[in-house]
Amino acid sequence: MSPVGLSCYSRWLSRFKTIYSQSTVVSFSSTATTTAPPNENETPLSRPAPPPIRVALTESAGRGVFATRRIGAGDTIHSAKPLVSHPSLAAINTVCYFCLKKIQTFSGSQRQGVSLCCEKCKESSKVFYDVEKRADWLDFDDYCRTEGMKYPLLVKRLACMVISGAAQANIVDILQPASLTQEMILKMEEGFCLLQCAFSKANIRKEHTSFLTKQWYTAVLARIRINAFRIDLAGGVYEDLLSLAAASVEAESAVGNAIYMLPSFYNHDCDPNTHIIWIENADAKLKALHDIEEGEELRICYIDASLSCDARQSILSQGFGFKCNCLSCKRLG
Ligand SMILES: C[S@@+](CC[C@H](N)C(=O)[O-])C[C@H]1O[C@@H](n2cnc3c(N)ncnc32)[C@H](O)[C@@H]1O
Repeated sequence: MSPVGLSCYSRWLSRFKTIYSQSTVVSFSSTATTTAPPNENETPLSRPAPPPIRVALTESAGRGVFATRRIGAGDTIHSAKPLVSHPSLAAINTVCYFCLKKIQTFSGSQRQGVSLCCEKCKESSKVFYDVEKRADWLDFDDYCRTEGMKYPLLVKRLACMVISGAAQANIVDILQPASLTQEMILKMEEGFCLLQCAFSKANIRKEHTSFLTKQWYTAVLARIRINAFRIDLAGGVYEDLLSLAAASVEAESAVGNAIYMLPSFYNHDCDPNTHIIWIENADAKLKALHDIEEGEELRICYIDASLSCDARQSILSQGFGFKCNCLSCKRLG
């Protein structure tokens, strides 16, 4: 999913019916940065306020995210840290290997060719790097580079996190998977073999890699295919949401890819009421583009909304496997 184009700024209020009785309980590491009334059993300083949203079933797009109170235009609805992120191979020398922040004049720390922007990222990266650095990734990275594949890098990082005990092997199971054809599964086989081979040559103990089956690899990739975000950093300080959105569209600053928990439940709309942005690093911010009423579904745009309806339908169908049911598409056709 990538940030929305500028044509999405026309206003509409979605009329999706919230099915209140079928809320899905999802745990996620997101925080709201807008003010919300504190829970009466908590002191205001004890925890960040929960975001003003919940995940529930929509009428025809599976689960979706709904506002639990009115949200003002321009408000940050919540922020979200990635479950897993990875720089694109082209950006590996210019961004932090952990948070994907751009490194202009290098002042952090460097380990075997990868750069980390600060001590905190150096510490945090141990959850995958202590395992990763034990193996030789030349063949695996070459495969990703020559095939133009970015998602296997996320699987590799997740596998390292599982081996180190920092993540559960089933951490992304809750996300919706893409349906894969036999041809797609066959194409994934080479990546799986290279990943398995790298760990086995590094003498990682078998009991630590028992989760790493072909089924696990394809199931994770099937989820990443639908739920991964391409990260374009807007950078800088912007006075309003429009200039910030313009910066993220124009910057051509894709630095990598990431998967998140809560942002993955946002459905697509060609004329969305919510925008996902990255300012400095892979921490995402979800912002309201318009005033949003309590109970309204929050939707982001997965693609360039300025494309024609036919082009949008074709990308959404081929890339994401669904026919868009948003109001703009329904109106046109
Ligand atoms: C990133 S997931 C969004 C959350 C998903 N609804 C769920 O239950 O986990 C993307 C999937 O949601 C559904 N979806 C999202 N936007 C849609 C839309 N505008 N029209 C129809 N289906 C949509 C499609 O099945 C799509 O593959």
